[in-house]
Amino acid sequence: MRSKIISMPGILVLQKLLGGYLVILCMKRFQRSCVWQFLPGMHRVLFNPRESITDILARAEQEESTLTGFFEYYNANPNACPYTYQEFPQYFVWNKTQKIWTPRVRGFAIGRMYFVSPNAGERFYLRLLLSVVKGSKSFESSCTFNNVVHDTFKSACIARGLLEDDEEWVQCLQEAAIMKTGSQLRRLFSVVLTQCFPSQPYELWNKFAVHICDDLAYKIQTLFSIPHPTAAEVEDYRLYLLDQLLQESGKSLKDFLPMPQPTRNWSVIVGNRLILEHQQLILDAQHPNANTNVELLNDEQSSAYTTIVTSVFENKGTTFFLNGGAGTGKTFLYNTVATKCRSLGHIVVCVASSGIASLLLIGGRTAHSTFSIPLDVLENSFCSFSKQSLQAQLFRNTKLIIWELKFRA
Ligand SMILES: Nc1ncnc2c1ncn2[C@@H]1O[C@H](COP(=O)(O)OP(=O)(O)OP(=O)(O)O)[C@@H](O)[C@H]1O
Repeated sequence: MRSKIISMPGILVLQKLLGGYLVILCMKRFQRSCVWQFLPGMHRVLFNPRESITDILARAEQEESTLTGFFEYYNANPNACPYTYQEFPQYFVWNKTQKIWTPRVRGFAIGRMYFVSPNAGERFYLRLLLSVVKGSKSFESSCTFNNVVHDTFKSACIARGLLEDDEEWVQCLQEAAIMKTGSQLRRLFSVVLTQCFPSQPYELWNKFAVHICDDLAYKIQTLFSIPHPTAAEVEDYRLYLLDQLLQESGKSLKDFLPMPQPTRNWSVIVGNRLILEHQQLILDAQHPNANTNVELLNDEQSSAYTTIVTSVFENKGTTFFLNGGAGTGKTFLYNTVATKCRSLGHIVVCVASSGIASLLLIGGRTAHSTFSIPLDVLENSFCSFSKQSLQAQLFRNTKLIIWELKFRA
């Protein structure tokens, strides 16, 4: 039911409509008491910039937060009625000056912990524990379940059955493993890690690593000229590749402990990873069946194909604008041109204005990420990459840029 504030005349009309009965719904605004939850030693400390750093640190050591104050209360009163941290403000009030919780003598407040995104890792799991563990005396006791002290807040949540199992991600990856290539699976796995928050990423990895990286031994052989890569080298390289994908979303393997880290510095061997990605596309395009689409082109596509490809091979540096109605085969043509050029060893950068459109292009990326285009483009805006950057190296080696634009009427 939607609630609405009704004016006095409105109430009189309602009263008439309801035949003289007037139902008054009393609404009371409850006070909310918001409490912080910080990881050990990570609470906020206010300081005066003129204070000495040793004083600030000494004070920070001593300072109680609402959470450590809650622990302190149960340490001092072990027989007190056990409440969760979330419930605690209903019965106790935080004295900001003395930094202690005192029993609430009047009023009513609903306890509320500040929101923490699942992306925040351990802080999210600590918050989850604090909403169920009663009368906790320390961080350690929040992590204890059935007399077992867990190393991380997350494993304590798993032991308590607070996290959903990863069955849906297992099924998703199982299905994808049947149909998708190793590199597509790696990308999917990085999306599962960054967007779906699986409770046990390492277990998922162990289950699917073989499928996710079934192409890696071949890749190492062809790209790095290592004729017989060992299992440990393959494992290390697949962790490196996954880490690179996570970094595109501003994350890394360190955010998903206990996932292992790559030990070898593959970046040195790989050199420019952007060029390396294109070398892989070149290898794919050199497959005997890669260029069969040329034969499928209709007359118009074929004429555009010949004009573009000839211009590229003759280094004419021409700009083409290809226009056509929806579904007339423009993307099909772009991919055919790109594959042809790649099959002859050239780098072709394919970009689109949106992420979804970029997925239709082989090796496609968004124009914004490829060219570092700022989101708000002003008269004096420019693409922010330096001459020495990996991007600049890539563009110096690029033969053709295909940019898919979508216009909406
Ligand atoms: N010559 C061709 N032979 C076989 N299939 C083709 C051919 N040209 C296009 N197609 C198919 O037609 C469909 C539409 O083509 P495509 O997506 O390339 O069109 P488009 O012009 O890019 O569309 P939009 O403007 O909506 O993005 C696709 O499934 C594509 O594979």
